[in-house]
Amino acid sequence: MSDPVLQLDALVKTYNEGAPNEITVLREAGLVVNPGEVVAMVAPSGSGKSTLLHIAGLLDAPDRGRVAINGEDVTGLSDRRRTAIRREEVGFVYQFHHLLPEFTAAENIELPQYAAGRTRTEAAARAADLLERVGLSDRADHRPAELSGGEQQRVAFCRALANAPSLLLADEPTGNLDPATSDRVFDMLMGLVRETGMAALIATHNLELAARMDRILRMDEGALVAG
Ligand SMILES: Nc1ncnc2c1ncn2[C@@H]1O[C@H](COP(=O)(O)OP(=O)(O)OP(=O)(O)O)[C@@H](O)[C@H]1O
Repeated sequence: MSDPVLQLDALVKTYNEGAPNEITVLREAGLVVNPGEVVAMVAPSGSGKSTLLHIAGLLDAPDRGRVAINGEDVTGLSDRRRTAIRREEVGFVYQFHHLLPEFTAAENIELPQYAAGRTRTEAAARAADLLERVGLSDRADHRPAELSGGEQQRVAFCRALANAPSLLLADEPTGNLDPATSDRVFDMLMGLVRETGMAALIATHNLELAARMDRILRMDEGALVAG
């Protein structure tokens, strides 16, 4: 059996500890995502989805608990090693695309690849391939402001996949789009995830989209339960 791509054990996270506005967001939250699995995380606003995704993606650390990516426990690792794992193994998609406005669609997909050591030629070829897969070859030289919301989000998916991560983390990836565009963009995301065989954890308020994933988890008082 191969290791889970993502394993979270008994995560606890409290903000503003000791202050009057202290809030414990995660209480012994745990989950396992296996290779090729697409898991939906459904929970109301403010229940801790983004906090959990940030911890899973090594952007934040829990107060207690364990995070393992592809079987490697990241808890005691140096910042440098954690950054390397994040860069190589994790792709993020957010509700708002966060593309760099001064760069073209292709450049936005090329930039993260330089950090991973790819040459300009390799990065450009990969960007062109990804843009073709989401039907945006003819928009490669456009800046984000020259693209529609759905197109921007498709570019953001390509950027997340630029370094061929084993884990995709998405926070309301279509939450900013109208329902028809959201459906189309979501299909594209699922197609890419299935094709590459990566694992994905996708937070969404949209129950119809969640129902199309392999499994649904709900956040219940800071823990994750099968939905
Ligand atoms: N850095 C922080 N400092 C203090 N409180 C925070 C911080 N980040 C989040 N919180 C609080 O923790 C709770 C959970 O926030 P989080 O963003 O994880 O929720 P969410 O489920 O992703 O919400 P949404 O669906 O609205 O994005 C909220 O009450 C929020 O105000």
